[in-house]
Amino acid sequence: MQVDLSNPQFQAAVPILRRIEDAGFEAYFVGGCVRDALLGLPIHDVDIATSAYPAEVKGIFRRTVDTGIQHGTVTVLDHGAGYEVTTFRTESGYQDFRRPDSVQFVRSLKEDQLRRDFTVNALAARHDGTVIDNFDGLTDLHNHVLRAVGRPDDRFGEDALRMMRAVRFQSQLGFALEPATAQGISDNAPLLQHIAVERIASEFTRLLLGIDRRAGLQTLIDTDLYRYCPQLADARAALNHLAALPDTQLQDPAVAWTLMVVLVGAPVNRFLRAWKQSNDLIATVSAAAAIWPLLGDTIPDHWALYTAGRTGLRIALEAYVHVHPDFNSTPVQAAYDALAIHDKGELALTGSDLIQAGMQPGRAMGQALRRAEEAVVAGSVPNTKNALLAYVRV
Ligand SMILES: Nc1ccn([C@@H]2O[C@H](COP(=O)(O)OP(=O)(O)OP(=O)(O)O)[C@@H](O)[C@H]2O)c(=O)n1
Repeated sequence: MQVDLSNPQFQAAVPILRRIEDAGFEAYFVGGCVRDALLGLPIHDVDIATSAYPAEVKGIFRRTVDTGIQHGTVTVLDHGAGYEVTTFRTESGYQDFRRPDSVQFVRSLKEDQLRRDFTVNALAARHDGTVIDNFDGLTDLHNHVLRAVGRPDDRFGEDALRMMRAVRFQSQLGFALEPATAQGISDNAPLLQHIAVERIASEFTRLLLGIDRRAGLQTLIDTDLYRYCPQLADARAALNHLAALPDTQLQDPAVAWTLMVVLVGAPVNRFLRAWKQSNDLIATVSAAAAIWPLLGDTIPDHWALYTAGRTGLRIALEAYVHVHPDFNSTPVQAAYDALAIHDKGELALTGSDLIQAGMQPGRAMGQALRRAEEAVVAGSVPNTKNALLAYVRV
């Protein structure tokens, strides 16, 4: 079997493989790039694995950087690009359920493929595109099946994050989970407690944005893996609800997290802080979740639309139609667009205007500005300095 390496990213990296081979070692493209190329999907980055030890890789190339040398990875710099070249290694015998701090390097490709998580991720390709498939990954790729390499208990015991990767790949690739692999997740789910929240969150977000979110969520529920995700231990009903929504693909993490927060019914801040999400995402989801309960009845009042802001409202509306497919968002959007101002900075009256008019800085001034803002948003006073000065009676 051949993989098509005509993609420019592969083409640029082929000389790296050849240089390593010319020095008497083996070198292959491995991991997601081979899987995705065989599936006809876009390639994000190419990973290279080799029988050469890190010091040997450094001896072959003029310019290298030690990016993760304790894990066997050396970055080779070539024509302005960097290529991660990782020595074949094994990972067995580690007891902390996370990726090991030190690894054992080996010379055999097959041993390196054996320590990889899923058969479709354990394919290797030579510089001419010949695929080396020691664990029937090609059959699984063809049948769209995600199967652990070897014993699932071993793979999940070495790195418990792989259970989240399984549900993420299920959703991202639209693959079915092979039954023994699913059983392995059920049996090992509590090990997820050893994994850093950020890494769980990254896989979970990718699950939510995948083409088959429902399948990924269903496995998360059926295997009890959700119990070990932050804030989700008691959220089975909410996850069932999410899994039952129409399966249109979500494009935006903020939309996905808004759905999570409103369905789980948790305070946005506590929920998203526990998931270690960024302040930007928390602000957007807070705005979207705040306006969510008002979207159902009549058009929300001016102030509610204004405080949701353009982004908050867009995210809320995008999320809302996933739960209420018949909802017509046009009137709400039109009401927002008709507001006299949309952002804090657009108010024609400022603190300095008030000082010039003789007001002292302080609480009363803050209240005056707030009253002016509310009046403009409500449409009762024009957004001009004079009208607003008169309104606040300075
Ligand atoms: N916990 C992990 C992470 C990675 N891998 C192996 O390392 C490869 C590269 O990992 P990564 O870049 O994280 O993921 P990809 O499979 O390349 O997928 P994607 O780029 O879509 O994340 C994987 O294919 C797999 O062979 C693994 O066995 N266990």
